[in-house]
Amino acid sequence: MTAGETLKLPETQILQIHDLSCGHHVRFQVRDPPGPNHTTLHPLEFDKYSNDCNALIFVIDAHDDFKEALVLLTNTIRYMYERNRQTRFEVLIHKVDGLQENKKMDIRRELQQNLTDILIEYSIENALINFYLTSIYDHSIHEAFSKVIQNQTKQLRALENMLQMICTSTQLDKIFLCDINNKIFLATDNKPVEPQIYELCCDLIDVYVDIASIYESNDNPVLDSMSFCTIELSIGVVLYLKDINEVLALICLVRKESAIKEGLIEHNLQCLKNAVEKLFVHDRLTPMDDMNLHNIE
Ligand SMILES: Nc1nc2c(ncn2[C@@H]2O[C@H](COP(=O)(O)OP(=O)(O)OP(=O)(O)O)[C@@H](O)[C@H]2O)c(=O)[nH]1
Repeated sequence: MTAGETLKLPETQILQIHDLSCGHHVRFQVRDPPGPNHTTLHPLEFDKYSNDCNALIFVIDAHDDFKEALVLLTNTIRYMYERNRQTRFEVLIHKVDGLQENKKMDIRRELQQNLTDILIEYSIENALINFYLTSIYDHSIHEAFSKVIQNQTKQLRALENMLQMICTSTQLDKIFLCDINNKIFLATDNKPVEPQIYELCCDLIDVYVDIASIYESNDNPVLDSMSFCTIELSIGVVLYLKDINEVLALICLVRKESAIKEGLIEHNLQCLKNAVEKLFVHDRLTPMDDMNLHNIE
């Protein structure tokens, strides 16, 4: 659904439950309770899931008076914490577009402080809780979901190490491992993620998917293991995308002044591609020695 299409959504009257998958790697259930005036303040019947639940994502509207949402959030955290201490609580403070930067920070601080105070009263001090400021009008929602998923990825450290090695050896400015269906990045190198750079990567995915879809048909896929895409921007930056499999792609950003060695990039990305495939095929941490990365130049 595009942001424009959400404008026509009807108001939620009763609790709605949807089971969804997010790419190949994540399954989740959405429970959408009605707005503040109708909301039950009891935790939402999570009994069936409490043992296997890795993360509980709680979305709060930044424009609402969040007193009632806070009660529901606290009750839900207490409920889950008693049953499964490993569950992470990921709180999305949503619809923050249009708010000034200091207002966003104030809302986040106030919510965080209130929640901590209430949880201390219930002797809950070690719950794993993160806060994110999100909006559907920029890429903050993708970035927040990326972090939520990274928090659950067993292979994260290995992936990050590999991406950092490739970044250094190939003189890349930034590299992401992205799910091209939903723009969630599963890992990146050590440098902090600048929102503008991440937006460029999301735009590159859009161009790549749109162009591929023009030529693709079911019996004749246009992309194969050698496919890649480069876009040179007038600001002196080259974007480079290489498929890993039907859902994952590596996206690199190279400044033009650091002479691009296409052969080297191609060779090293191929080594990385093989290593990433191994990580996900086995769905367990494969020792670094096993992963062909000694071939990188
Ligand atoms: N400004 C802004 N509006 C948003 C954002 N996300 C959703 N909306 C809008 O919020 C409205 C309600 O969307 P819902 O997702 O149904 O929101 P809700 O808060 O669950 O509302 P109820 O269905 O009444 O419970 C729609 O018009 C969306 O376009 C956002 O990030 N920013």
